[in-house]
Amino acid sequence: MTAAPFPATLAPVKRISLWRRYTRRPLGLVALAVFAIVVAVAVLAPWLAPFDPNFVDFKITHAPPGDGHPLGGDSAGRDILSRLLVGAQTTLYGAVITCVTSLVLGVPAGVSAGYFGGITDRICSWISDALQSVPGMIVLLVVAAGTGQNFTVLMVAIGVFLAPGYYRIARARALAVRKEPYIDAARVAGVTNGRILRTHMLRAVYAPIIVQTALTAGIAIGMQAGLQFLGIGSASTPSWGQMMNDGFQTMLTYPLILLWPSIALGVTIAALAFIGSTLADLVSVRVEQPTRRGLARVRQALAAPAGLPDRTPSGTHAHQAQDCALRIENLRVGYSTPTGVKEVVCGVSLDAAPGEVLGIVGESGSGKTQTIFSVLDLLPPGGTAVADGIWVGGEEVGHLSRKDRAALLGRKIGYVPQEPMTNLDPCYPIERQLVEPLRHVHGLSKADAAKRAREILVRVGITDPDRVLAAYPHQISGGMAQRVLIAGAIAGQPSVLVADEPTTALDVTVQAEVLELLRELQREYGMALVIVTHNFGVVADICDRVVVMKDGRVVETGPVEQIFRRPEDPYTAELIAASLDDAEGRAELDEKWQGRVAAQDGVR
Ligand SMILES: Nc1ncnc2c1ncn2[C@@H]1O[C@H](COP(=O)(O)OP(=O)(O)OP(=O)(O)O)[C@@H](O)[C@H]1O
Repeated sequence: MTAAPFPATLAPVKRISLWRRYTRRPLGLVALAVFAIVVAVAVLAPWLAPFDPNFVDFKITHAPPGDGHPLGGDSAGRDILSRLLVGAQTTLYGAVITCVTSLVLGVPAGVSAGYFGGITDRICSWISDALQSVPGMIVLLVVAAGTGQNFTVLMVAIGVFLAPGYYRIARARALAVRKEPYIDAARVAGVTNGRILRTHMLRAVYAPIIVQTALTAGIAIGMQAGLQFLGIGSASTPSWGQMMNDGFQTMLTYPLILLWPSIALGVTIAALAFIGSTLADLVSVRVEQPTRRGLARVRQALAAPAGLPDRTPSGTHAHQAQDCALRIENLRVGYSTPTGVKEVVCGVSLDAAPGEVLGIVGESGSGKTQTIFSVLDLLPPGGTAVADGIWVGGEEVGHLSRKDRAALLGRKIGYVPQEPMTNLDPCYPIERQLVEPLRHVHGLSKADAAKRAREILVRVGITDPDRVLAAYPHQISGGMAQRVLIAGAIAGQPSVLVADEPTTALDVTVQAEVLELLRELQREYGMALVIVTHNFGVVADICDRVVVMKDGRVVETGPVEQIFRRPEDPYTAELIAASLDDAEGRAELDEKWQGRVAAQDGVR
């Protein structure tokens, strides 16, 4: 049997690491640099501090900056700079203790609750809710009193109160991931729950947990400073909160004493907040939105004058321009990538007359959908199409505004998408999904729209339209869902109906029925029907003419019979052989089988 064509080499996929993407965010970089400086100061504080932070020199009480004390002296005559530097150590130590406590308590509990559900989930969620409803500050004061103001225990207690933040994130991610087929596959393969939790589940939660850690560290530093401001903590260990307390007493007379620790605290918390929000952007938004400059660059590259070997247009027209329901001339589609412009449709021309069924066929990635999406003006963000012309129902639509292009959908062009189930909203019954466009696109009254919806459902072969109208998408079969989508697409009696892989998600008997239905409707309404498919079997069933595409170009085009009997391009021949039950393939198999039987006979 002839193998399906497959590219000999694939371009390596370029993955950009989180770190590299982070370094492209200037604000995030500045925040990281500031935080790195705070960490370096905390680590090197014993060597950087010019004085013992607790050494009292009454001469510098309330002293302004200068005279060997760059930030002056505090109310007790201690060097402010030395206390600020050593205070950074206390602050970061406290933040680390809090984050580690929250992580250790929140993440395993959240992942287990999301993965196992049931009683584990109920118990963990109850504890998390209870922690959130307890007034934290009061409990912290009680803990401080009961532990002789032990700083480490206090920071652990703060960590316990912040653990629900981690718990909720980890549980939500685990709940989303536990139903994924790869988790079932791991279970079926005998992988233990412990290993699934350690590998798949933790992997799924790590990105939001990093973000949460940056934010939790900021919150922990703020809470710690608040407690120290209230006088909690050892008096002999300098801290920013204590310094603020000291400065607060003399705020009106010596404001600088309050200013320095406030700046240190504010800058550190702001740096952590910016680091957290930059990370949040990077882990949640993976698709970069195209910039105007990027789009202009793609447009310019696509419109560059022809002449290069790969810039010659491909495809031909079978009809006069005025006889076409759909006509595309020299269509190019491109995307901006880090390595330059990627052209995915390269100068495609094709057409379809009213009453004709045109098949666009090709392997996955050959550019069929991009061609059709260019006609429908539904290219994803970043996709840019340029063409010498796109005509629908005799009207040149390529130069219309986006709004006017959108107005063609449902009126001049109908579209039947690939996956019937995912193209119906699970939240609404079928009736609402059919009636809404009839009312808002075609201006029918509610009663007329309901009547028309019922009529078209009957027309597409649904025998119990009232039940289907009242049903939600999950209550009907895939074949029925496809009929509903076809009903929606033909409701406006368009001149062109585009069906993108209309049978791929359906079983064989339903496939034949759907193709037959499309053919009937196409004849009845006199539409041009464009079927996008990778399967020559579908082409043989229903199409009059076929356009064969490969790597964004038209390889061959012509009447179906001619293409089947005498494919000019070897790629077309390969596609036909891969799609159909070819005699050569079976002969090969028979030969192999006979060889095996003969070998077995010899052994006996
Ligand atoms: N958003 C995008 N960004 C960059 N390249 C894209 C994007 N969407 C599609 N492509 C590329 O465009 C090429 C053509 O894709 P297209 O979806 O048209 O293929 P297709 O022939 O319809 O195959 P399939 O039936 O598998 O969808 C592919 O190489 C694909 O990787």
